[in-house]
Amino acid sequence: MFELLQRNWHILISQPAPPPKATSDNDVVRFGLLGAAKIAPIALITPARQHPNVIVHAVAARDRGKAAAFAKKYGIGVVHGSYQELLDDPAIDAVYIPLPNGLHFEWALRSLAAGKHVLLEKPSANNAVEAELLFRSPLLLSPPAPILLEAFHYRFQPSWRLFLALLDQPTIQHASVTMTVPALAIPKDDIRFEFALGGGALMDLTYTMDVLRGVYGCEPTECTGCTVRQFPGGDERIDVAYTGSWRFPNGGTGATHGDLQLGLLETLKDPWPTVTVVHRPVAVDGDGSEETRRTRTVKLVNFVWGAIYHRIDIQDEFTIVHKRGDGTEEVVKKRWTKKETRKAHTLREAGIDRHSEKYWMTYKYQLDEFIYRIRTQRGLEETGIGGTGVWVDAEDSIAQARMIDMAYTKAGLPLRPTSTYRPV
Ligand SMILES: NC(=O)C1=CN([C@@H]2O[C@H](COP(=O)(O)OP(=O)(O)OC[C@H]3O[C@@H](n4cnc5c(N)ncnc54)[C@H](OP(=O)(O)O)[C@@H]3O)[C@@H](O)[C@H]2O)C=CC1
Ligand SMILES: O=C1OC[C@@H](O)[C@H](O)[C@H]1O
Repeated sequence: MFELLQRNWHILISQPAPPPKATSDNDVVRFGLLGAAKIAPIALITPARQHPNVIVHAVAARDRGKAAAFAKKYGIGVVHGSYQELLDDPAIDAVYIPLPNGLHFEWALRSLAAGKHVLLEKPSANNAVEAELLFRSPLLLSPPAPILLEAFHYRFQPSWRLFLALLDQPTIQHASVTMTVPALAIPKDDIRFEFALGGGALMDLTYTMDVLRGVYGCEPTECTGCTVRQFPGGDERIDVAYTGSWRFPNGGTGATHGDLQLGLLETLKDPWPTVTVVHRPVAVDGDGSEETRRTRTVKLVNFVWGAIYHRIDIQDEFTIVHKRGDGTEEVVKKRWTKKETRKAHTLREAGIDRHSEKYWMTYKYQLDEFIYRIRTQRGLEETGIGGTGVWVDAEDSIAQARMIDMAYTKAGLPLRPTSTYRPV
């Protein structure tokens, strides 16, 4: 309990003193922020403070006054009155794009064309056509091409990595994932409910599908069902909640559920994004006549913000079966269940031999890997920050966009519109 309070104190109230910043220009990555978005402080500004080689140099908003107020609040030195003005700033090495989903494609391409590395909010694009055009852009081909990363921050944290290590992918039988947000957290005029801006619950709570892809370690073969809920009398194309079912190449199945407008009491009953994975029985011991079988269920409570709180429940059901004659007839001789709960608040607790702090958020791990790639490209020496091997590569992001498209198609809703923007 003390540890939980201490972690959350550091996360929410008082961060320990940040490390001193590097002084040589080549040792620093200067970020520009496209849009004074709500998510930017937690996703970029705090992790940048925690990194010795990152400076948030500038912010741009559609309205210069808004950008100036944001810059003042967060101690950002330079203000730009438009996104393009920021991209034209030669002092900037990398941009963070937390714009509405429908603008990700255009501004990521514009940023790459300006030679900036891009940390791009999820979902990377409005649909798979956009994702293919973006991630296979010629702008990413000629070395030293800019680095482009879809910000699936949860994948970088220790709890997710330990959870994956506890799975046996080929023998997974079923995985179910839920993520819900209370209605009062998102106003009805939010970008999440604007079709033209790439709104919809399948887009915003794209995590549930990404989690299934991560759990199975491959792409679904089919979306076997998808139902959605809309605002009564609202835009029919906007899903505020969804329930999907999936099939994977090993014959296993998946279930995804997301809701952006859940009642508060309902949310409180089950507040955390959760994934539960059930395996087929596998033989773990035995000889010709007797076999010990294990059926494993692994549940990760809070797969998104593990630093705040998470729990991994592992339940192994064992049976010893006696095989008779030709092996067709089996007698269960013994059954027992072993339960264990695990947590990983540091990389070492996840079996990764690197320093980390218990209060580090997903966004910090993500930024560390992003900067690690930039530093590698610059030929700089390792600092021990990042480089743990987790990444979201181009084909991964394209496959994720395809999965969202599959769900919309199954639900009978149109795909989010494809931008007409093309780089000159
Ligand atoms: N990784 C994570 O944990 C999270 C990721 N996200 C993602 O980040 C992105 C932004 O989400 P969030 O911060 O909640 O959203 P906000 O509405 O706070 O921010 C969106 C920004 O987009 C800019 N913008 C540009 N054009 C428009 C337009 N036509 N209408 C509205 N805004 C516009 C605004 O910038 P300006 O300042 O120029 O006015 C605004 O600051 C989304 O892609 C979302 O999926 C969101 C929350 C959590
Ligand atoms: O992490 C998140 O939680 C709530 C969502 O609305 C948001 O966009 C998402 O990224």
